[in-house]
Amino acid sequence: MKRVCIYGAGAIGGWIGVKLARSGCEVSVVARGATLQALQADALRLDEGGATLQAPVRASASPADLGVQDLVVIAVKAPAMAEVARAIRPLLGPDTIVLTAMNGVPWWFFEGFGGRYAGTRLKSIDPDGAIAQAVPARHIVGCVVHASCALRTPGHVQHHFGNKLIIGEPSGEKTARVQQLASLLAGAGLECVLSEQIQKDAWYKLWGNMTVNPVSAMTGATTDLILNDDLVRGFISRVMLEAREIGERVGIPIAQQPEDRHQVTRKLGAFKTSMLQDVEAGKPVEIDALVTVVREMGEMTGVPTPFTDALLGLSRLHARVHGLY
Ligand SMILES: NC(=O)C1=CN([C@@H]2O[C@H](COP(=O)(O)OP(=O)(O)OC[C@H]3O[C@@H](n4cnc5c(N)ncnc54)[C@H](OP(=O)(O)O)[C@@H]3O)[C@@H](O)[C@H]2O)C=CC1
Ligand SMILES: CC(C)(CO)C(=O)C(=O)O
Repeated sequence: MKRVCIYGAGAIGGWIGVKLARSGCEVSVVARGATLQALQADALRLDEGGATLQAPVRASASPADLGVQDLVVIAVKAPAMAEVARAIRPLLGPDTIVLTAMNGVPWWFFEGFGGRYAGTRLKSIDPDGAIAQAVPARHIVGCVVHASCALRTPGHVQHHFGNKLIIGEPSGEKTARVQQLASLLAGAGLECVLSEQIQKDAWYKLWGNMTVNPVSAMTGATTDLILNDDLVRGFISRVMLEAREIGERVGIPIAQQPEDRHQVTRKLGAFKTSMLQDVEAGKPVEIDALVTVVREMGEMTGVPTPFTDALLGLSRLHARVHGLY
Protein backbone atom coordinates (compact mmCIF):
# COMPACT_ATOMS: atom_id res chain seq x y z
CA MET A 1 0.00 0.00 0.00
CA LYS A 2 2.29 2.67 -1.26
CA ARG A 3 0.22 5.25 -3.08
CA VAL A 4 -1.90 7.23 -0.62
CA CYS A 5 -4.08 10.24 -1.35
CA ILE A 6 -5.41 12.49 1.38
CA TYR A 7 -8.69 14.05 0.27
CA GLY A 8 -8.97 17.14 2.48
CA ALA A 9 -5.63 18.08 4.04
CA GLY A 10 -7.01 19.95 7.03
CA ALA A 11 -6.35 19.13 10.67
CA ILE A 12 -6.98 15.37 10.57
CA GLY A 13 -5.99 14.75 6.94
CA GLY A 14 -2.76 16.70 7.44
CA TRP A 15 -1.91 14.77 10.61
CA ILE A 16 -2.47 11.37 8.99
CA GLY A 17 -0.77 12.51 5.76
CA VAL A 18 2.46 13.56 7.46
CA LYS A 19 2.57 10.32 9.47
CA LEU A 20 2.07 8.14 6.40
CA ALA A 21 4.51 10.10 4.24
CA ARG A 22 7.23 9.85 6.88
CA SER A 23 6.70 6.09 7.12
CA GLY A 24 7.48 5.68 3.42
CA CYS A 25 4.15 6.08 1.61
CA GLU A 26 3.99 8.17 -1.54
CA VAL A 27 1.46 10.75 -0.37
CA SER A 28 -0.54 13.08 -2.58
CA VAL A 29 -3.23 15.51 -1.56
CA VAL A 30 -6.42 16.84 -3.12
CA ALA A 31 -6.60 20.40 -1.87
CA ARG A 32 -8.00 23.75 -2.88
CA GLY A 33 -7.59 27.45 -2.19
CA ALA A 34 -5.03 28.50 0.40
CA THR A 35 -4.19 24.89 1.32
CA LEU A 36 -3.36 24.06 -2.30
CA GLN A 37 -1.19 27.14 -2.63
CA ALA A 38 0.62 26.34 0.62
CA LEU A 39 1.29 22.72 -0.34
CA GLN A 40 2.48 23.58 -3.82
CA ALA A 41 5.00 25.98 -2.29
CA ASP A 42 6.01 24.05 0.81
CA ALA A 43 5.82 20.71 2.64
CA LEU A 44 2.86 19.49 4.67
CA ARG A 45 3.81 20.23 8.29
CA LEU A 46 2.83 18.78 11.64
CA ASP A 47 3.70 20.15 15.07
CA GLU A 48 3.72 17.28 17.49
CA GLY A 49 5.39 16.82 20.86
CA GLY A 50 7.47 19.98 20.49
CA ALA A 51 8.85 19.06 17.04
CA THR A 52 7.81 20.12 13.54
CA LEU A 53 7.62 17.18 11.14
CA GLN A 54 7.64 17.91 7.42
CA ALA A 55 6.51 15.86 4.45
CA PRO A 56 6.70 16.99 0.85
CA VAL A 57 3.49 15.94 -0.90
CA ARG A 58 2.13 16.21 -4.41
CA ALA A 59 -0.89 18.53 -4.27
CA SER A 60 -3.55 19.17 -6.86
CA ALA A 61 -7.11 20.43 -7.02
CA SER A 62 -7.82 17.78 -9.61
CA PRO A 63 -7.89 14.07 -8.70
CA ALA A 64 -7.18 13.23 -12.35
CA ASP A 65 -3.66 14.68 -11.89
CA LEU A 66 -2.99 12.19 -9.09
CA GLY A 67 -4.43 8.99 -10.59
CA VAL A 68 -5.41 5.64 -9.10
CA GLN A 69 -4.40 5.13 -5.47
CA ASP A 70 -3.96 2.19 -3.11
CA LEU A 71 -5.52 4.17 -0.28
CA VAL A 72 -7.66 7.32 -0.24
CA VAL A 73 -8.19 8.94 3.17
CA ILE A 74 -11.28 11.17 3.12
CA ALA A 75 -10.90 13.78 5.87
CA VAL A 76 -13.22 16.59 4.83
CA LYS A 77 -16.00 17.98 6.99
CA ALA A 78 -19.28 16.18 6.25
CA PRO A 79 -20.95 19.03 4.27
CA ALA A 80 -18.11 18.78 1.71
CA MET A 81 -18.84 15.12 0.87
CA ALA A 82 -21.23 15.85 -2.01
CA GLU A 83 -18.48 17.77 -3.78
CA VAL A 84 -15.91 15.06 -3.03
CA ALA A 85 -18.28 12.50 -4.53
CA ARG A 86 -18.48 14.46 -7.77
CA ALA A 87 -14.68 14.48 -8.15
CA ILE A 88 -13.22 11.34 -6.55
CA ARG A 89 -13.56 8.87 -9.45
CA PRO A 90 -10.01 9.16 -10.93
CA LEU A 91 -8.49 8.10 -7.60
CA LEU A 92 -10.36 4.79 -7.47
CA GLY A 93 -9.11 1.59 -9.05
CA PRO A 94 -10.64 -1.85 -8.47
CA ASP A 95 -8.60 -2.43 -5.27
CA THR A 96 -8.48 1.08 -3.81
CA ILE A 97 -9.39 1.33 -0.12
CA VAL A 98 -11.30 4.45 0.92
CA LEU A 99 -10.83 5.23 4.62
CA THR A 100 -13.44 7.67 5.94
CA ALA A 101 -11.79 9.64 8.76
CA MET A 102 -14.83 11.72 9.68
CA ASN A 103 -17.18 12.34 12.61
CA GLY A 104 -20.87 11.52 12.55
CA VAL A 105 -22.92 8.82 10.86
CA PRO A 106 -21.36 8.01 7.49
CA TRP A 107 -23.33 7.34 4.31
CA TRP A 108 -22.25 3.67 4.34
CA PHE A 109 -23.56 3.06 7.91
CA PHE A 110 -26.03 0.33 6.92
CA GLU A 111 -23.73 -1.42 4.47
CA GLY A 112 -23.16 -5.02 5.61
CA PHE A 113 -24.86 -4.25 8.93
CA GLY A 114 -28.17 -3.36 10.52
CA GLY A 115 -30.44 -6.45 10.36
CA ARG A 116 -33.81 -5.29 8.99
CA TYR A 117 -32.26 -1.88 8.23
CA ALA A 118 -29.33 -3.28 6.24
CA GLY A 119 -28.80 -1.36 3.02
CA THR A 120 -30.90 1.64 4.15
CA ARG A 121 -29.83 4.92 2.58
CA LEU A 122 -29.79 7.82 5.02
CA LYS A 123 -31.39 10.77 3.23
CA SER A 124 -29.92 13.34 5.60
CA ILE A 125 -26.42 12.18 4.67
CA ASP A 126 -26.75 11.15 1.04
CA PRO A 127 -30.05 12.64 -0.21
CA ASP A 128 -29.95 11.32 -3.77
CA GLY A 129 -27.58 8.38 -3.34
CA ALA A 130 -24.83 10.19 -5.28
CA ILE A 131 -22.18 9.62 -2.59
CA ALA A 132 -22.83 5.88 -2.39
CA GLN A 133 -22.77 5.70 -6.16
CA ALA A 134 -19.47 7.59 -6.43
CA VAL A 135 -17.77 5.60 -3.67
CA PRO A 136 -19.09 2.04 -3.97
CA ALA A 137 -19.31 0.25 -0.63
CA ARG A 138 -16.70 -2.36 -1.60
CA HIS A 139 -14.01 0.35 -1.30
CA ILE A 140 -14.93 1.46 2.21
CA VAL A 141 -13.06 0.88 5.44
CA GLY A 142 -14.61 2.89 8.28
CA CYS A 143 -12.57 4.95 10.69
CA VAL A 144 -13.32 6.68 14.00
CA VAL A 145 -10.78 9.31 14.98
CA HIS A 146 -9.87 9.64 18.65
CA ALA A 147 -7.43 12.52 18.44
CA SER A 148 -7.54 16.26 18.47
CA CYS A 149 -5.74 18.37 15.87
CA ALA A 150 -6.18 21.93 14.63
CA LEU A 151 -4.85 23.96 11.74
CA ARG A 152 -2.21 26.55 12.58
CA THR A 153 -2.16 27.83 9.00
CA PRO A 154 -3.16 26.11 5.74
CA GLY A 155 -0.96 23.02 5.34
CA HIS A 156 0.39 23.27 8.89
CA VAL A 157 -1.27 21.15 11.59
CA GLN A 158 -1.00 21.26 15.35
CA HIS A 159 -1.56 17.93 17.06
CA HIS A 160 -3.12 18.42 20.51
CA PHE A 161 -3.86 15.03 22.03
CA GLY A 162 -4.95 11.48 21.22
CA ASN A 163 -3.38 9.23 18.64
CA LYS A 164 -6.02 6.59 18.07
CA LEU A 165 -7.75 5.46 14.88
CA ILE A 166 -10.36 2.71 15.18
CA ILE A 167 -10.86 1.10 11.79
CA GLY A 168 -13.04 -1.67 10.44
CA GLU A 169 -14.76 -3.14 7.43
CA PRO A 170 -18.46 -2.18 7.41
CA SER A 171 -19.22 -5.93 7.53
CA GLY A 172 -16.98 -6.40 10.58
CA GLU A 173 -14.90 -9.01 8.75
CA LYS A 174 -11.18 -9.14 9.54
CA THR A 175 -10.18 -9.15 5.89
CA ALA A 176 -6.58 -9.30 4.72
CA ARG A 177 -6.80 -5.73 3.44
CA VAL A 178 -8.05 -4.26 6.71
CA GLN A 179 -5.29 -6.05 8.61
CA GLN A 180 -2.75 -4.75 6.13
CA LEU A 181 -4.12 -1.23 6.55
CA ALA A 182 -3.95 -1.51 10.35
CA SER A 183 -0.27 -2.51 10.04
CA LEU A 184 0.38 0.44 7.74
CA LEU A 185 -1.18 2.91 10.18
CA ALA A 186 0.55 1.37 13.18
CA GLY A 187 3.84 1.45 11.27
CA ALA A 188 3.29 5.18 10.77
CA GLY A 189 3.13 5.66 14.55
CA LEU A 190 -0.66 5.81 14.93
CA GLU A 191 -2.42 3.68 17.52
CA CYS A 192 -4.67 1.59 15.32
CA VAL A 193 -7.44 -0.57 16.76
CA LEU A 194 -9.26 -3.07 14.58
CA SER A 195 -12.97 -2.86 15.41
CA GLU A 196 -15.39 -5.77 15.78
CA GLN A 197 -18.19 -3.46 14.60
CA ILE A 198 -17.10 -0.06 13.31
CA GLN A 199 -20.69 1.25 13.31
CA LYS A 200 -20.78 0.81 17.10
CA ASP A 201 -17.57 2.79 17.56
CA ALA A 202 -18.89 5.57 15.31
CA TRP A 203 -22.19 5.59 17.20
CA TYR A 204 -20.49 5.73 20.61
CA LYS A 205 -18.40 8.71 19.56
CA LEU A 206 -21.51 10.35 18.10
CA TRP A 207 -23.36 9.76 21.38
CA GLY A 208 -21.03 12.33 22.91
CA ASN A 209 -20.56 14.85 20.16
CA MET A 210 -24.12 14.97 18.71
CA THR A 211 -25.05 17.08 21.76
CA VAL A 212 -21.96 18.84 23.03
CA ASN A 213 -20.91 20.05 19.57
CA PRO A 214 -24.15 21.83 18.55
CA VAL A 215 -24.64 23.28 22.04
CA SER A 216 -21.11 24.68 21.91
CA ALA A 217 -21.76 26.04 18.42
CA MET A 218 -24.85 27.92 19.61
CA THR A 219 -23.52 29.17 22.93
CA GLY A 220 -19.80 29.57 22.29
CA ALA A 221 -19.18 27.54 25.46
CA THR A 222 -16.31 25.13 26.01
CA THR A 223 -17.14 21.54 27.00
CA ASP A 224 -16.50 22.10 30.73
CA LEU A 225 -19.04 24.96 30.89
CA ILE A 226 -21.63 22.90 29.02
CA LEU A 227 -21.32 19.95 31.39
CA ASN A 228 -21.18 22.11 34.52
CA ASP A 229 -24.58 23.66 33.78
CA ASP A 230 -27.15 21.33 35.35
CA LEU A 231 -29.99 22.38 33.03
CA VAL A 232 -27.92 22.05 29.85
CA ARG A 233 -26.45 18.74 31.00
CA GLY A 234 -29.95 17.49 31.84
CA PHE A 235 -31.19 18.49 28.40
CA ILE A 236 -28.37 16.84 26.50
CA SER A 237 -28.74 13.69 28.59
CA ARG A 238 -32.38 13.46 27.44
CA VAL A 239 -31.21 13.75 23.81
CA MET A 240 -28.71 10.97 24.46
CA LEU A 241 -31.39 8.68 25.92
CA GLU A 242 -33.35 9.03 22.67
CA ALA A 243 -30.24 8.21 20.64
CA ARG A 244 -29.45 5.26 22.88
CA GLU A 245 -32.92 3.81 22.25
CA ILE A 246 -32.44 4.24 18.49
CA GLY A 247 -29.05 2.52 18.67
CA GLU A 248 -30.64 -0.36 20.57
CA ARG A 249 -33.19 -0.85 17.80
CA VAL A 250 -30.62 -0.89 15.00
CA GLY A 251 -28.34 -3.34 16.83
CA ILE A 252 -25.78 -1.09 18.51
CA PRO A 253 -26.80 -0.92 22.17
CA ILE A 254 -24.77 1.28 24.53
CA ALA A 255 -24.43 -0.20 28.01
CA GLN A 256 -23.85 3.19 29.66
CA GLN A 257 -25.76 6.10 31.11
CA PRO A 258 -25.33 9.61 29.64
CA GLU A 259 -23.46 10.58 32.83
CA ASP A 260 -20.81 7.91 32.06
CA ARG A 261 -20.29 9.46 28.62
CA HIS A 262 -20.14 12.95 30.11
CA GLN A 263 -17.22 11.77 32.25
CA VAL A 264 -15.30 10.90 29.06
CA THR A 265 -15.92 14.40 27.67
CA ARG A 266 -15.08 16.03 31.02
CA LYS A 267 -11.56 14.66 30.73
CA LEU A 268 -11.04 17.11 27.82
CA GLY A 269 -11.26 20.05 30.24
CA ALA A 270 -12.06 23.48 28.79
CA PHE A 271 -12.17 22.26 25.20
CA LYS A 272 -13.58 24.01 22.11
CA THR A 273 -15.41 21.39 20.03
CA SER A 274 -14.70 21.10 16.34
CA MET A 275 -18.14 22.56 15.59
CA LEU A 276 -17.45 25.64 17.70
CA GLN A 277 -14.12 26.02 15.89
CA ASP A 278 -16.02 25.84 12.58
CA VAL A 279 -18.49 28.52 13.68
CA GLU A 280 -15.65 30.79 14.72
CA ALA A 281 -13.92 30.19 11.36
CA GLY A 282 -17.17 30.80 9.42
CA LYS A 283 -17.15 27.22 8.00
CA PRO A 284 -20.22 25.04 7.31
CA VAL A 285 -21.16 22.90 10.32
CA GLU A 286 -21.68 19.12 10.47
CA ILE A 287 -25.26 19.28 11.74
CA ASP A 288 -26.71 16.72 9.35
CA ALA A 289 -24.08 14.03 10.06
CA LEU A 290 -24.37 14.55 13.82
CA VAL A 291 -27.99 15.47 14.53
CA THR A 292 -30.37 15.41 11.53
CA VAL A 293 -29.41 11.81 10.91
CA VAL A 294 -30.41 10.82 14.46
CA ARG A 295 -33.84 12.35 13.92
CA GLU A 296 -34.10 10.42 10.64
CA MET A 297 -33.11 7.18 12.37
CA GLY A 298 -35.70 7.91 15.07
CA GLU A 299 -38.41 8.10 12.42
CA MET A 300 -37.07 4.95 10.81
CA THR A 301 -37.11 2.93 14.04
CA GLY A 302 -40.27 4.42 15.58
CA VAL A 303 -38.48 6.16 18.47
CA PRO A 304 -39.99 9.59 19.32
CA THR A 305 -37.26 12.26 19.42
CA PRO A 306 -38.69 15.47 20.95
CA PHE A 307 -35.40 16.45 22.63
CA THR A 308 -33.31 15.69 19.54
CA ASP A 309 -35.80 17.69 17.46
CA ALA A 310 -35.43 20.71 19.75
CA LEU A 311 -31.64 20.49 19.54
CA LEU A 312 -31.79 20.14 15.76
CA GLY A 313 -34.27 23.00 15.28
CA LEU A 314 -32.24 25.42 17.36
CA SER A 315 -28.80 24.49 16.05
CA ARG A 316 -30.00 24.47 12.43
CA LEU A 317 -31.57 27.89 12.87
CA HIS A 318 -28.43 29.25 14.50
CA ALA A 319 -26.29 27.90 11.68
CA ARG A 320 -28.66 29.27 9.01
CA VAL A 321 -28.69 32.72 10.54
CA HIS A 322 -24.89 32.69 10.45
CA GLY A 323 -24.77 31.38 6.87
CA LEU A 324 -23.17 28.07 7.93
CA TYR A 325 -25.91 25.63 6.92
N1 LIG B 1 -9.98 18.22 14.10
C1 LIG B 1 -10.15 17.27 15.01
O1 LIG B 1 -9.50 17.26 16.07
C2 LIG B 1 -11.09 16.15 14.75
C3 LIG B 1 -11.88 16.11 13.62
N2 LIG B 1 -12.68 15.01 13.39
C4 LIG B 1 -13.48 14.91 12.19
O2 LIG B 1 -12.60 14.72 11.08
C5 LIG B 1 -13.17 15.29 9.89
C6 LIG B 1 -12.19 16.30 9.32
O3 LIG B 1 -12.08 17.35 10.27
P1 LIG B 1 -10.91 18.43 10.30
O4 LIG B 1 -9.67 17.84 9.80
O5 LIG B 1 -10.96 19.01 11.64
O6 LIG B 1 -11.48 19.48 9.24
P2 LIG B 1 -10.71 20.70 8.54
O7 LIG B 1 -11.76 21.70 8.23
O8 LIG B 1 -9.52 21.09 9.33
O9 LIG B 1 -10.17 20.04 7.21
C7 LIG B 1 -10.97 19.69 6.12
C8 LIG B 1 -10.16 19.96 4.89
O10 LIG B 1 -10.87 19.48 3.76
C9 LIG B 1 -10.72 20.43 2.73
N3 LIG B 1 -11.75 20.27 1.72
C10 LIG B 1 -13.08 20.37 1.86
N4 LIG B 1 -13.68 20.16 0.68
C11 LIG B 1 -12.70 19.94 -0.22
C12 LIG B 1 -12.69 19.70 -1.61
N5 LIG B 1 -13.81 19.62 -2.31
N6 LIG B 1 -11.49 19.54 -2.23
C13 LIG B 1 -10.35 19.62 -1.54
N7 LIG B 1 -10.28 19.85 -0.21
C14 LIG B 1 -11.45 20.02 0.44
C15 LIG B 1 -10.82 21.75 3.46
O11 LIG B 1 -10.36 22.79 2.63
P3 LIG B 1 -10.89 24.31 2.84
O12 LIG B 1 -10.09 24.82 4.01
O13 LIG B 1 -10.53 24.93 1.54
O14 LIG B 1 -12.35 24.24 3.11
C16 LIG B 1 -9.90 21.46 4.64
O15 LIG B 1 -8.56 21.64 4.30
C17 LIG B 1 -14.50 15.92 10.33
O16 LIG B 1 -15.55 15.02 10.11
C18 LIG B 1 -14.30 16.15 11.84
O17 LIG B 1 -15.50 16.19 12.57
C19 LIG B 1 -12.71 13.95 14.24
C20 LIG B 1 -11.96 13.97 15.38
C21 LIG B 1 -11.14 15.08 15.75
C1 LIG C 1 -15.27 17.58 21.65
C2 LIG C 1 -15.39 16.20 21.09
C3 LIG C 1 -14.24 15.36 21.50
C4 LIG C 1 -16.65 15.61 21.77
O1 LIG C 1 -17.74 16.38 21.65
C5 LIG C 1 -15.50 16.09 19.59
O2 LIG C 1 -15.70 15.02 19.11
C6 LIG C 1 -15.34 17.21 18.65
O3 LIG C 1 -14.81 18.25 18.96
O4 LIG C 1 -15.78 17.03 17.51
